[in-house]
Amino acid sequence: MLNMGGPATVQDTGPFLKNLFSDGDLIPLPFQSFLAPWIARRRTPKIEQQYRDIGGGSPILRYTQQQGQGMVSLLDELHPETAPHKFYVAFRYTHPLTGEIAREMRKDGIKRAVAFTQYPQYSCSTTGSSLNELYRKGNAGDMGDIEWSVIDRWGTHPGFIEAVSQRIRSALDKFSPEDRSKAVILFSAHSLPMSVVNRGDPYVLEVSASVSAVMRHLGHSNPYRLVWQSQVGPTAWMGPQTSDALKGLARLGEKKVVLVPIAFTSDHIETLYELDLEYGKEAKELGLEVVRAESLNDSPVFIRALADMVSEHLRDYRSGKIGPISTQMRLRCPGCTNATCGAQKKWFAS
Ligand SMILES: C=CC1=C(C)c2cc3[nH]c(cc4nc(cc5[nH]c(cc1n2)c(C)c5CCC(=O)O)C(CCC(=O)O)=C4C)c(C)c3C=C
Ligand code: FES
Ligand SMILES: [Fe+2]
Repeated sequence: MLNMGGPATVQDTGPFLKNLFSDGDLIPLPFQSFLAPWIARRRTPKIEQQYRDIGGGSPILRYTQQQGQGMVSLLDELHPETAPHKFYVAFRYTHPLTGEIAREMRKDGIKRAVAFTQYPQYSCSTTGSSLNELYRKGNAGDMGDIEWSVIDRWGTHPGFIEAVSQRIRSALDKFSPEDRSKAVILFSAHSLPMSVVNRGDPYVLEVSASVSAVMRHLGHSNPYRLVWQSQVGPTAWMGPQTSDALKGLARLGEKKVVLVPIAFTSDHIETLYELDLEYGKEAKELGLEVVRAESLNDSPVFIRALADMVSEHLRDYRSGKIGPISTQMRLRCPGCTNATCGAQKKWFAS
C-alpha cells in the first residue's frame, strides 16, 4: 500500500519535510542535497504548528493499517486462490519507508506482490514517485526475487465512487431538507504546479473523471465545482484555489457548501487544518455554511472497494487478461525528461 505518509508526531515533521523536499521526482531542485534540508528546516516550524493544531500528528498510518487489515481479511474470502494475503504499508517520506519495507518483505520471503497505490488518481508526483522509489529498491536487490504487478490508479472504481458518494450524502443530511438541494458541492484536490500539468501529467484529468463519476452516481442532485488547494511557492499552480472559490461563491450569494476531499483517502493536515480550521473560519466570516464531507478513513464501503480492486486485479492477472502494468502506465508524459520514469516502467513491465 503505497502512499506519501505523514508525520505521526509533531517531532517527525522535520524529517518528513526533509524527505519530501529531497524527492527529485516531486520537486526537482538544483543542488537538491544541500537545498532540501535548508528549505525543510525553514518550513518546519509552520507545519509543526499545523500538526499541533490538528491534535499532534497525522493519522494516515493508523488508517492505512485499518484499511489494510480489513482489505486482506476480505481478500482471503474473495480470492482464496492466492490466500493468505498480507499487506505492507510503504510510505515515501516517513516511517515505514519503502526501503524498510523492502527489507522486511525480503526477510518474509515474499515471492509475489502487488504494488497498490493509495492515491486514487495517478500523478507522476505522487504514485509515480512511489513507484520510482520501489523500482530503485527492487533494482538494487533489496527485496529479493518478487514477481510484481501494479494497481496504479482507480479514480473511477465503482466502490470508491460509492464510498465518496455516501460521505457526501451524510454531509448533505446536515442541512435542512429545504436547503439541501441548494447546497454547492465543492470538490477539493491538492493542486499541481502548471509546469507538471503542462508536462502532460494525467492527474487533473483523472480527478475530473472521479468528480464526474461521483456526480453521475448522485444523480446530479446538486450544482458542483472542482477546485484546487494547498499550492506552495511562488510559481503558477492549477486553479481555482479552494479559498478563492469559497470567497467567490459567497460573493455570488451562495449560502451552503459541502467541501469534499477527492484526491486523498484519509485525514491529513489538508482536510483537518486547511479545510476545517482555515477555511472554516474564513467561511464563517463570509456568511457561508460549510460542511466538510468526512474523509474515507475507516469507511467499510471503501475497505470493501479496496478488496474488490485487488481481487479483480489478481483474477485478471492470473487469467492473462492483464499484464503486470496497466496500458496507461506504459506511457510516459509527453514532456517527461526524468529517465527514472522510463526505467521504472520497463522494470515493472518485465
Ligand atoms: C494527493 C495529491 C497530491 C498531489 C498531486 C501533490 C503534489 C505536490 N505536492 C507538492 C508539495 C508539497 N506537498 C506537501 C504536502 C502534501 N501533499 C499532499 C498530496 C499531494 N501532493 C498531501 C496529502 C500533503 C500533506 C500531508 C499531510 O499530512 O497533510 C508539502 C508539505 C507541506 C508544506 O510544506 O506545505 C509540500 C511542500 C508538490 C510540489 C507537488 C507536485 C509537484
Ligand atoms: S513525469 Fe510523467 S512519466 Fe515522467
Ligand atoms: Fe503535495
